[in-house]
Amino acid sequence: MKIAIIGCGNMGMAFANSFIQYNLVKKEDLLLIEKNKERGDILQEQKAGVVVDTISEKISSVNLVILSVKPQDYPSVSDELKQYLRPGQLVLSIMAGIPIKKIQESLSYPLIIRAMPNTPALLGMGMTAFASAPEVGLSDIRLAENLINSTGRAVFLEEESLLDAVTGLSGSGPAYFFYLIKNMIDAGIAMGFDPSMSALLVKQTMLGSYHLMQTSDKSLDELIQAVASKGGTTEAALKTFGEKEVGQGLQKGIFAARDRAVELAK
Ligand SMILES: NC(=O)C1=CN([C@@H]2O[C@H](COP(=O)(O)OP(=O)(O)OC[C@H]3O[C@@H](n4cnc5c(N)ncnc54)[C@H](O)[C@@H]3O)[C@@H](O)[C@H]2O)C=CC1
Ligand SMILES: O=C(O)[C@@H]1CCC=N1
Repeated sequence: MKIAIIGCGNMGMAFANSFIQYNLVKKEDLLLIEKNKERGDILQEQKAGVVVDTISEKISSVNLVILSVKPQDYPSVSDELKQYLRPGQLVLSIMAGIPIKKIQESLSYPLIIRAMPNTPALLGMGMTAFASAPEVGLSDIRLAENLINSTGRAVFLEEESLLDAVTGLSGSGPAYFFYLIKNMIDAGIAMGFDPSMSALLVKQTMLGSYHLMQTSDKSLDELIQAVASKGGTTEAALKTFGEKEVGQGLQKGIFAARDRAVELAK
């Protein structure tokens, strides 16, 4: 198995490192194409794979090409890449927004899989949904699924259009989680704790609550009710969240992320 990764930033390298960790590819068979010199030098020092700074005929000998540049950088990548693709190679895009059809047209190439991962893939705890072009065979879909599974969980979507909603929900989701935690820590600081004490109180609360949610047979509403005593403190917080429309605001944010993914396709 030979793999090329075009764009070796956060996500490209999260994928690369997981493949190496699970022996799905050897470092000498992992072509890392990174245009930024500083980033390329770091990867070179880490001996992360075969590091190069341009797309070249080396691409023609790999089984799988992963597209992990920003969507805005993709037009220049497709212009260079299309001349080197050979029949039978599989192209896996993790770029937000850009639809399979558009990738097929820009590369004049049919075998495209589109996936939306998230940053916990860095730890092998990612959540990725993926969809494939109708031309891609079952064995290539399985191949992609096995590779993605090394970065966390994978789900196959029959309907590609749902990938934009996935982007708004789980793709961007880690940022929402960190945003919530940051605001809770800031509230703790505002109430007089030093930052490290506030961070400890909040992070352990989130960790414990996550595990409680995963092991309990109660619904989320029941779990909330179990904390919110009648006339008590939690109720005061929940009332304020309701008045400030925090829940609706969160949902609107998620829809905005989904809508931005749709826009990136244009
Ligand atoms: N960061 C995230 O949480 C997620 C990102 N994505 C998608 O993954 C893609 C990459 O995102 P990140 O890794 O966060 O970005 P990043 O900025 O960390 O990495 C992109 C890399 O591509 C390189 N690059 C740009 N043009 C290039 C070219 N022509 N040839 C070779 N390398 C080139 C850049 O120098 C950079 O190192 C994006 O399309 C994004 O939509 C998907 C899911 C989650
Ligand atoms: O913010 C972005 O555009 C990318 C896609 C999902 C997470 N990060």
